[in-house]
Amino acid sequence: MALPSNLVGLGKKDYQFSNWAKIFTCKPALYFQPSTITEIQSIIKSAVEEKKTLLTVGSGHSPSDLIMTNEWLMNLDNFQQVLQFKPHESGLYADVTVEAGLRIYQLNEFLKGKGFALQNLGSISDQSVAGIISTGTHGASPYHGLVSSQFVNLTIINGKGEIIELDSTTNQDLFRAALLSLGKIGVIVKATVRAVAAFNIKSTEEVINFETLLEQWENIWVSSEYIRVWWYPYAKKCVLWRGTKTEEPLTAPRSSWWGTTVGRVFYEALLWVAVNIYEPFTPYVEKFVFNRQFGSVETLGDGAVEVQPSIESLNMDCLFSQFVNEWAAPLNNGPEILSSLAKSIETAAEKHDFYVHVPIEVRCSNTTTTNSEDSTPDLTNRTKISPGPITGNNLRPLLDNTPRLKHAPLADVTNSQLSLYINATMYRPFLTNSPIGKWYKIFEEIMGAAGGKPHWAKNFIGSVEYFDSGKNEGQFQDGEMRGFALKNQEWFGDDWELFKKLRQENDPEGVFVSNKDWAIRNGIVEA
Ligand SMILES: Cc1cc2nc3c(=O)[nH]c(=O)nc-3n(C[C@H](O)[C@H](O)[C@H](O)COP(=O)(O)OP(=O)(O)OC[C@H]3O[C@@H](n4cnc5c(N)ncnc54)[C@H](O)[C@@H]3O)c2cc1C
Ligand SMILES: O=C1O[C@H](CO)C(O)=C1O
Repeated sequence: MALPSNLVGLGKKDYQFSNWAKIFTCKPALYFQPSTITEIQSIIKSAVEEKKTLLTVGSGHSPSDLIMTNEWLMNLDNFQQVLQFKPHESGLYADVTVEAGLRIYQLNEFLKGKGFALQNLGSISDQSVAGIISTGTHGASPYHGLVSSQFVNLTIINGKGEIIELDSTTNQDLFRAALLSLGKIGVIVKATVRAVAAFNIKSTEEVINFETLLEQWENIWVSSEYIRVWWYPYAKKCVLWRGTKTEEPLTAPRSSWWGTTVGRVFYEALLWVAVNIYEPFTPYVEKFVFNRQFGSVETLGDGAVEVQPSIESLNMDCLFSQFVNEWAAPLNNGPEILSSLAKSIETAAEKHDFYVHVPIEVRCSNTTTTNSEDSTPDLTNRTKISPGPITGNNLRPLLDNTPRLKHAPLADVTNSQLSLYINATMYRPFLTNSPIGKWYKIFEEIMGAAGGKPHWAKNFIGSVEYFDSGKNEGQFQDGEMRGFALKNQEWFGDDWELFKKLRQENDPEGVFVSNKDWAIRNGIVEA
């Protein structure tokens, strides 16, 4: 293979890439870390000429084989500059243009220095800017939507090497595609994010019974700007975390048993024993850990309070290497979903069929949009601690996996506007795999029946019913993805067709159809 002279020395051979959880590893034929836009264009052009596919990765935090390839792999860690900082005269928000390889924690640091912050985050800040956009990363809030709703514009390079500017009015459809593209539309090189004045969050952490969660379902989810629940099914308990912007002074962070070295190693060792030696030990590990971390008394209305900067508050300790299978469904279906999951988990434990790890994360987001092209914020009566977003765009990404619900103004938001996310985490203690297949099959059946769809980045499984790979059930390894090709067509309807059309137009040679197996089994391209 002859590379053009300007690429010689740029593509590394013998590079081994693993995702963060170390579930998947690949050896790309060539690995690139370009430093200029021209280099990116040359790499794309050469890949087309050499009939290779090109996969762009960010920080590799997606837990699935979505980001694996044996062909060409590119990473934008040399694209981490802040290019422009434009504070609005009100001091309430600022538009910040950055190179897309910047990590979220680096962006957080930059914004902190200017007195600003991102409006909402997922559980971590390790992702790249492009990565957090491209898979539909979300946080936990009845007012905020996907993290990509904070973005005002994007610049991509498509499969023809063309640089294309995208925003709510310029190339609107392509913008909606690129706001969740799985890297299959083009390479995001630049993005403008709308940040708000830095804020602290006052949060309470309440221990509640599982039954209380179901009883309070109507009121809980709209009771705070930021809200998440960690469910411990064997203990039949939950932790209800609620946060609100505040001007109160900072307090010391809450203590964490598993945040100590001893607690952490002990917890991982207990899990290792449960996974590798005696699975029925799992519920005892859960109950022990819950008591050490949170205590055993219900504290509804009297939870432990903490005031922390937004980032420390919104991010959390995700503990160990893990599989995650996360689906979004209408929040109104939550009690039915959780009751079915609880029953299945209990029955499985009685029969020693499978065991689950904890917490099962229960979150919500408000992904309803006005669809307005105008992204000029309405700042009437707004202060630095007003709840709700100052959105960067009001468009729905074509591949947004959350249910299509009707938008309502902030003051009228009820559960009917909200998407429920349920995240079934299964740890890999000391990097050993846990059995996931039986649990994830039941989880997906329940989530699917309740109008759910999987988060694109995660370890969903799918079914041979939706993609015939030629293998029969017995030939799949535990937890191996079968895919959702046919189902995706049904789930996403016209948006699916539009995404595929735009993909084809912008990548006529299929240079971004990297990890073709993943793309085919999920219907992004035909077999
Ligand atoms: C511990 C942990 C906690 C997490 N918490 C959350 C959470 O709270 N909420 C949530 O929704 N998700 C969460 N995730 C998932 C994570 O946010 C997503 O997987 C995210 O996409 C990872 O970003 P990344 O930079 O690592 O991208 P990667 O995983 O490297 O890539 C993800 C996708 O982005 C594409 N991509 C990367 N760079 C570019 C580019 N420059 N141009 C075009 N496409 C590109 C890739 O091709 C790929 O399709 C979590 C993951 C982990 C491991
Ligand atoms: O993928 C995810 O991992 C963490 C849970 O550990 C989280 O919140 C996700 O989302």
